[in-house]
Amino acid sequence: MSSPITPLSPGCVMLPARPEPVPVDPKTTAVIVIDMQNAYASPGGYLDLAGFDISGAAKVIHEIKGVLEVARSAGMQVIYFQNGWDDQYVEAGGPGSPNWWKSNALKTMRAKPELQGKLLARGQWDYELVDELKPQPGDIQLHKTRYSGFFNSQLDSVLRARGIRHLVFVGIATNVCVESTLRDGFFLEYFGTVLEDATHQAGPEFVQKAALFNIESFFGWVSTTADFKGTFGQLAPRT
Ligand SMILES: C/C(=C/NC(N)=O)C(=O)O
Repeated sequence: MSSPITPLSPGCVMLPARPEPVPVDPKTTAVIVIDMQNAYASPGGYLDLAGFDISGAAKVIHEIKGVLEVARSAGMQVIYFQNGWDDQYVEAGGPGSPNWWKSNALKTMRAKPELQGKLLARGQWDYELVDELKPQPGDIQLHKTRYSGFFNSQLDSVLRARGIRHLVFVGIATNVCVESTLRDGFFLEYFGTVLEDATHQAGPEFVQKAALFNIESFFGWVSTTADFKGTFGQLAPRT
């Protein structure tokens, strides 16, 4: 499969993607699992309580599980993010922070004071990763307090220390934290590919399409779980 993109290393294989196949070396690639917490993927979690449709989340969980099994066996680093704040919401910022005004979790808790302290707070069920996607030995877990996984986090140094140049994104939400992290990665010279059917939007269906259009047109590449598993499922880990 030919592509106009020059492989960065001899270990690259071509992952079918839009707008063109993208060369990926499993040794220098991480799968970034964005915020697969009860808050975003479980009934009764923050997005659900805030009125967002999360009916597609169960399928996304299933798809991510399959992707991570293949990624680990191909020797890729798996990195899990969890989004949220301390239980006093100091990290969320007060009224001097745009986050305080724009975060739908904080707005929902202000509208429903009985939820105060429950949404996206470390130590609460809402903050926990869903049961089906618990990290395995060798996976890395990182925390973030804003939509981008690069902002005020250890992500960049974790990646640079391992020589990782390519990021494969799965998780929720495509149009918020997935896109924010992929965009920031682009500015830091990381190649970013999103597996579209292993992501889900926060909002109407058109925002999924818009986020994928933006990524494919301006910031990275869009592939599928079938193509990812077809490409990397056969690879034995290299030493
Ligand atoms: C809406 C939202 C999205 N988060 C994410 N993980 O994409 C939020 O955190 O409020």
